Amino acid sequence: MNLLKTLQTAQKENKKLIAVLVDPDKVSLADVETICYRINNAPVDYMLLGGSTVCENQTEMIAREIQKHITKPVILFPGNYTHLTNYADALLFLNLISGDNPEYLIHQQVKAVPFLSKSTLEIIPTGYLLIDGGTESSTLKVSKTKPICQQNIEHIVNTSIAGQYMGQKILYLEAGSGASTPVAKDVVNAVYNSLNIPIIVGGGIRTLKKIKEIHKAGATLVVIGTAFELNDIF
Ligand SMILES: CC(C)=CCC/C(C)=C/CC/C(C)=C/CC/C(C)=C/COP(=O)(O)OP(=O)(O)O
Ligand SMILES: O=P(O)(O)OC[C@@H](O)CO
Ligand SMILES: [Mg+2]
Repeated sequence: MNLLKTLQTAQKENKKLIAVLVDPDKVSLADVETICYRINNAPVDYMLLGGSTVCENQTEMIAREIQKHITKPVILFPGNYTHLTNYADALLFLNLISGDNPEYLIHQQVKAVPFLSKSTLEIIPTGYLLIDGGTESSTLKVSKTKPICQQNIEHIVNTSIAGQYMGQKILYLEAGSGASTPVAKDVVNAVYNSLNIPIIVGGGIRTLKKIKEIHKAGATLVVIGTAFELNDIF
């Protein structure tokens, strides 16, 4: 699979995609088969695997079990470099460009190199922006950075364009897992109109109606975590 190519083609052809986020921290080995069964049979294109705080080796253990059951590509979405595993297809190589914490701008990326230089994972340079979703998410706590206010569209757009200039191949607009307010459609649309790389949007999206709205605003891939965990969707 070449995930980046698939996302770029989808963006050009206005094809819309959905991913379910599985947090290795919240599942046990015994849950994996059921989770995979649900994803395999849902109108979902990918599994995203990751969490802000996951114990060392937990991602590898869960990812290995997932490979026995999943029929769709698995994309790593790591909170830090210790979450890396080869039991996946691709990696969102995140750069937290909305914040100013060097740990998440360059240090984690450098620490990931010894593993990645021996790995066959497809590595996708991903500009990651935290947008205020009305709740203090785990990602905010862990990264110790400030989210960008939803009203500050100009700053969100400029940060996104800067990300594209820096060479990011995709852009992830994140309101935070469990956000009370997802990224607004106007924000997504403003970013979409200023960039030509695929956009991922996640955080607080709980319904098919909302997925459609965010897709229409310009997102290529929408990520659903909490609503799937609660069995509210798919
Ligand atoms: C480049 C490598 C190897 C790692 C990237 C390290 C960076 C820059 C991470 C960005 C900041 C961060 C901590 C992102 C985590 C994103 C994520 C996996 C969120 C998933 O949701 P949770 O925050 O776990 O939600 P819950 O609180 O619901 O569990
Ligand atoms: O759990 P939710 O709110 O769906 O968020 C998903 C994802 O964008 C978090 O990184
Ligand atoms: Mg988590």
